[in-house]
Formats: sequence, structure tokens, C-alpha cells
Amino acid sequence: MSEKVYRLVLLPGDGIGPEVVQAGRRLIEAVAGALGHEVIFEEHAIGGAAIEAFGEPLPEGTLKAAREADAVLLGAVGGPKWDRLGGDRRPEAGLLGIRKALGVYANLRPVRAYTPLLGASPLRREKVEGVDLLIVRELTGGLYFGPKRREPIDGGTRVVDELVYTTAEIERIVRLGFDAARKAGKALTSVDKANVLESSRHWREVVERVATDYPDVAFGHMLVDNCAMQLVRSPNQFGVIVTENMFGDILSDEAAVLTGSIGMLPSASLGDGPGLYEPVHGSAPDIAGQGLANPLGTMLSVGLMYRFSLNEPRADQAIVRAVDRVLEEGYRTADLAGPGDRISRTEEITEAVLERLELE
Ligand SMILES: NC(=O)C1=CN([C@@H]2O[C@H](COP(=O)(O)OP(=O)(O)OC[C@H]3O[C@@H](n4cnc5c(N)ncnc54)[C@H](O)[C@@H]3O)[C@@H](O)[C@H]2O)C=CC1
Ligand SMILES: CC(C)CC(=O)C(=O)O
Ligand SMILES: [Mg+2]
Repeated sequence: MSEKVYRLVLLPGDGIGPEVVQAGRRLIEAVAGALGHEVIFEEHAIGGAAIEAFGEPLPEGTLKAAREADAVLLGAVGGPKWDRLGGDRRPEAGLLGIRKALGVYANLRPVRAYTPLLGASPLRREKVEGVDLLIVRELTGGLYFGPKRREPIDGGTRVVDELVYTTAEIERIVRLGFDAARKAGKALTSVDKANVLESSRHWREVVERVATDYPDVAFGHMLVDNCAMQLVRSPNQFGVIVTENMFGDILSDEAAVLTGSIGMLPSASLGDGPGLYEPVHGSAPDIAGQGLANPLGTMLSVGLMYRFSLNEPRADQAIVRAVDRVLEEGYRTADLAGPGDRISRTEEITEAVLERLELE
């Protein structure tokens, strides 16, 4: 038995965030019990929940705990209640703030078409069969973090969002993309808008230069509008995609459709400090508090946490296997259900995964 002790910070956030993080917590407890390590949980407020409790979306206590943790599991932030707040006071500012503060510049979003769910995608089964791609999204730069301003002009308003990148910021994410492609034995597609954006033209230059260090990795460039189309036209052409922050945000929601639901997608955000793990989806206010949330994206994020932060890849493998079995046996949350399917609530499918977890 190992005697490791992990300090994990849970940030449930808003909407369905607390529901899916509860599923993640139960999974961590089950894995810890099976592998014989101890976990010390600390739960903190972020997003709208933090605005209500502390008047700000990212309280100092939350950030301090996250910085000192071995890893952080986050649900989602945001909701209609806070939509009228100014940009830096919104729940989403808390999420952007913690990503920046933890320096998690690399957001890995694996997209896998689970065989039992091939019928759950609106795309034809033969199109999505075999899909197993990875979106590597730059997470701490680009349009979401550039200077923003509003100024009066001609009786109206002039608004500016700047898309800023440095060579170093591009190079580290591109290298990570090449490394991931090499490891997976797959091709790398760098996605940009180099026909219009100066930042994309530099992105391309950096990719070309870095590629010389990876002669064994096949790579190509693709414009983001074409990529959006290719992802649904023939998704199996993609191995690893590396791209700018906003492009990656949009393309990953689109790619979720290949799996059957946005509720299936996990993510790992990595930098030099603690990793941040979150499902790809948002706070889903339309279904919050009703036991309808699909917790599998969060549970798969726990798998990524074990793989990348806690050095236990076998836990990730066991979680993926358990999710596979649950789906094979026909468990479906409402977002995955087709006509005639029995619908499982969040707790039921969580329990089903826990029961099928096999870790020696
Ligand atoms: N990482 C985060 O915290 C994110 C937060 N948001 C915030 O979430 C709020 C809602 O944003 P939306 O654009 O509606 O995106 P969303 O991802 O929350 O929901 C989009 C649709 O997918 C469904 N959905 C999402 N996750 C699901 C799950 N686990 N199980 C079943 N169905 C699920 C929702 O019910 C909704 O119909 C906004 O305030 C937004 O800013 C949005 C994206 C990411
Ligand atoms: C809510 C945004 C800040 C982020 C987002 O949509 C995402 O990271 O997927
Ligand atoms: Mg998003």
C-alpha cells in the first residue's frame, strides 16, 4: 500500500458545477480507496458562488488553496444572474483568472467517440466511428486575455478586444502539440486564420520552425473556418489539433457533437504548477439542480487528473473502462438518450461507474 497523501481543491462553481463535482469527488474517493492513498479535499468558491459569498469571482483564499494543491477539479461558472455584471466582475473572470494565475497554458481536450454512443451523435455512425482526437488549446493568451476597452465615438461606442501572442507563448503550446502527436503516433494539424490575422501568420511561422525538430511527425496547417467544417465532414482525418485560445474553445464544443454530448468531454489544463481539471461544458443553467447533468465529462477529467498530476495513469485507464462499460450496458443521461432509452439521473450513472471501477 502506498502512503501518499494528495491535497485536492474542489471548485464546484455554479449551475450544474456542484452536481458534477460531487460525482468527481466520489470517484476520487473510490480510486483513493482502491489504490491506497489518502486525499485531503478542500472546497472553495469560484464564479457566481464566490460573487455571492465574497463579492468577487476569484477570492484570494480560493487562489491560495489552488496554488498549494496537487491538483484542482473545477465544475463550471456563470449563469443568467450575473450576466449583466461588467467583464472583470463576471463569474467567467474568475475562471480566466485562475487559469492565468496557475499558468495553465495548455488545455488538452480529448474527443473520443465511444462505440455505444455512435447512435447518439446527430452525425452518421460511419462518420464518427473511430474518432479519437485531441484538441490542444492555448489557454492563457490570445483574444480572451488581450487588452479590452470601450470608448464613446460619434454618439455610439467603439469596442476593442486585442488578440495578443508572443513567440514564446506560441512556441510552448506548439511544442506541446508536436509532443502529443509524436506520443500518439498521429498527425498534427495547426489551426489558424493566417489569411486574415497577423497573430496567425506568426503562429504559422513558429509552427514551421518547431516542425523541423519533429521530422517524424506529419503536420499541416488548416484555416479555422475550414477546420470547423472538416470536423463534422470527416473527423477521422484529425489526430492532434493545436490552436489559439478562442478557436480551441469553439472547435471543442463543436467536436463534442461527435461523442453525442458536450457532457462527455473532459479536459486537463497544464502548466508548471498544479493542473486544473474541468469538464468542457459550462454551467448549463437550463438543467441545473434537476439531477439531469451528465457527470461523465467530469469523471473522465478526474482520470486525466490521475494521469497528469497524480502519476497514476492506471486510474485513468480504469475510469475510461468503467465509463465504457456503463455506456455499453445502456446507461444514458438525458443528453445522450434516444427514443426508448431509459434515462438515468446524475447520481445513478455516477454510482454505475463507481460499481464498475476495477483497480487492483
Ligand atoms: N468552463 C466553464 O465554466 C464554462 C462556463 N460557461 C458558462 O455557462 C453558462 C451557460 O453557457 P451555455 O452557452 O449554455 O453552455 P453550456 O455548456 O453550459 O450548455 C450548453 C447546452 O449543453 C447542455 N449541457 C452542458 N453540459 C451538460 C451536461 N454535463 N449534461 C447534460 N447537458 C449539458 C446544456 O443543458 C445546454 O443545453 C454561461 O454563463 C457561460 O458563460 C460556458 C462554457 C464553459
Ligand atoms: C467560460 C469561458 C471563460 C471559457 C469556456 O467556454 C471554456 O473554457 O470552454
Ligand atoms: Mg467553452
